[in-house]
Amino acid sequence: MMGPSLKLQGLGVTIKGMTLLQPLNLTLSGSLWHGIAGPNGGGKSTLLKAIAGLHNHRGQIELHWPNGKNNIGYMPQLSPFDASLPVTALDFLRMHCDKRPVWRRYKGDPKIAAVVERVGMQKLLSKRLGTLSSGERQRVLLACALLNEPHILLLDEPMAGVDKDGREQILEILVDFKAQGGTIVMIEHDWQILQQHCDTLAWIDGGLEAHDTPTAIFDNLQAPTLGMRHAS
Ligand SMILES: Nc1ncnc2c1ncn2[C@@H]1O[C@H](COP(=O)(O)OP(=O)(O)OP(=O)(O)O)[C@@H](O)[C@H]1O
Repeated sequence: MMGPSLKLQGLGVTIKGMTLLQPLNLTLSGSLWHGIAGPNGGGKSTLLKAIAGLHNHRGQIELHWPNGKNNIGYMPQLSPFDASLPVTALDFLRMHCDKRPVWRRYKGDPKIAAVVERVGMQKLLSKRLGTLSSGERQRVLLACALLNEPHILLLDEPMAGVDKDGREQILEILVDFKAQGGTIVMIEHDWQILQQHCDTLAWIDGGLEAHDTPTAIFDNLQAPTLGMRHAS
């Protein structure tokens, strides 16, 4: 596969008169792994949601699909589920791929089976969402993002709350996704991960401050004038 490239032109987000993201121009090439980093509250999730079509925005978002239009896989930022919600991890996956009510007789969906195997969540299927640990929840959310065989993944801190082994497993899945030609746009705070895996890094602080290799941005942030104030 070939992942799509993204061209953002004058993309900005204002909600109820408050500017969350100043208009920015950014081109993200296809089949590469792009990191998004910056200080807390800087607008990273806002940017990703705008790309995913979840925020009203101004400006243009162009996705160029080399092999015809395909799906976007979006993984939102981790947030707790209500513990009383009577929905299991398997129900949740079904909701993401089945237009029929999930309580109808279920014959098994090969797409679900494949993704369950891919993220290693067999043991989680019958557990209620509200009882899952944060690492387990991330696994379920990643499975949902992968469910419809996307060519581009938009990931909001996929490794937050995940232990070291879990991180390795998620990174392995993402490395494999990119090796198959997929495009990844990922919010991440961990410099080691950014430098090891990302081809480019967009630094977001109210707008786009820099777009370069992770190493160039890291070196720049360590310059005495800027200090490490941003490198959380
Ligand atoms: N729907 C909304 N309405 C009003 N303000 C919002 C909304 N969503 C986010 N914000 C505000 O916009 C700013 C940017 O939020 P955003 O979540 O995009 O930042 P972030 O860089 O992803 O932060 P973090 O690293 O903490 O996740 C924050 O001040 C946040 O409180």
